[in-house]
Amino acid sequence: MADIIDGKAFAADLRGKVAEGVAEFSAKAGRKPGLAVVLVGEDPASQIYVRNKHKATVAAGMESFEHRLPADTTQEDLLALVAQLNADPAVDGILVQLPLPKGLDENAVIQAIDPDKDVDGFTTASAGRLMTGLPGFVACTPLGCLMLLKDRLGDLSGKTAVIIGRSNIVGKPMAQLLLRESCTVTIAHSRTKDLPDVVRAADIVVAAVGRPEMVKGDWLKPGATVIDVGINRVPAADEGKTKLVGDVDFASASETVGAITPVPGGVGPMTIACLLYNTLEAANRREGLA
Ligand SMILES: Nc1nc(=O)c2c([nH]1)NC[C@@H]1CN(c3ccc(C(=O)N[C@@H](CCC(=O)O)C(=O)O)cc3)C=[N+]21
Repeated sequence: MADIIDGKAFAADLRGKVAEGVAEFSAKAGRKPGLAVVLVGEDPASQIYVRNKHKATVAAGMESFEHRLPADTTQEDLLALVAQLNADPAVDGILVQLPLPKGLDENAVIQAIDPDKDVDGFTTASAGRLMTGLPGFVACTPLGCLMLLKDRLGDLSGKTAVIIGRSNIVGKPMAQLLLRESCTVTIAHSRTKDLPDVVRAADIVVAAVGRPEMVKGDWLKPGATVIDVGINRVPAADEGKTKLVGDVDFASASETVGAITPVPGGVGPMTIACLLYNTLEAANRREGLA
């Protein structure tokens, strides 16, 4: 049976370390690190995420600035808010919750964020800095995945890594991070031929395709380390109920592999912990304390 990688426990530990860093920062800078979160519209899932982020931010000793705007907010007003947050010295990190309501240009809003406050790592500046090895912010989900992998495996150099999924927020930055760690990296996706055979070659598998339980146990190399980024809500056995599953078929995978992250309780909690980590880092850099 595989070891279960406890992302929830790792994230709690990381949040504790961030809280210590926040206390040090606040003593030196005479102010708290500040995270601004912008939520446009009433999407129920987004409201829950934003509430959780707010709680975690305050619990870490940071200042949380929440901006809730109506779904009919104009592009102009949203860009004006981003500009105001860019200019606000109390704000170290800016997160605009995605997806935005229809009619708003998500890309234009993200690109308006000052890269030095881009704690989500979503701007093209952040992506370019990661790709070229310059200091910048790495998207929270892949950063959390990397922390779990290094904790489990130590040095990653020379390992074969297969990432399933090529999104800008997970697959592509994950590939850059693993390349930086000197892995041999393959990005697989929906058009990859003989996907099970490609995955079977990997020491490290990062599944981020958004298809419930797609990766089966017999696709995986015995002893491999599997990071499951998928969060899919599917019908449960009980009539009318739902449950969360990953992109990996946990039951069959955990018979073969060496270690695997569960869903929930794996990568998800790391995402918020890394947001706090990036915000502290942004604050330290802005004050010349990094
Ligand atoms: N600008 C922006 N940045 C984001 O980082 C961002 C976003 N927009 N929009 C939405 C997605 C989603 N996301 C998650 C964070 C934590 C969990 C998480 O902690 N999940 C728990 C389960 C939660 C549950 O029970 O539903 C877990 O996996 O254990 C999930 C999803 C951040 N996102």
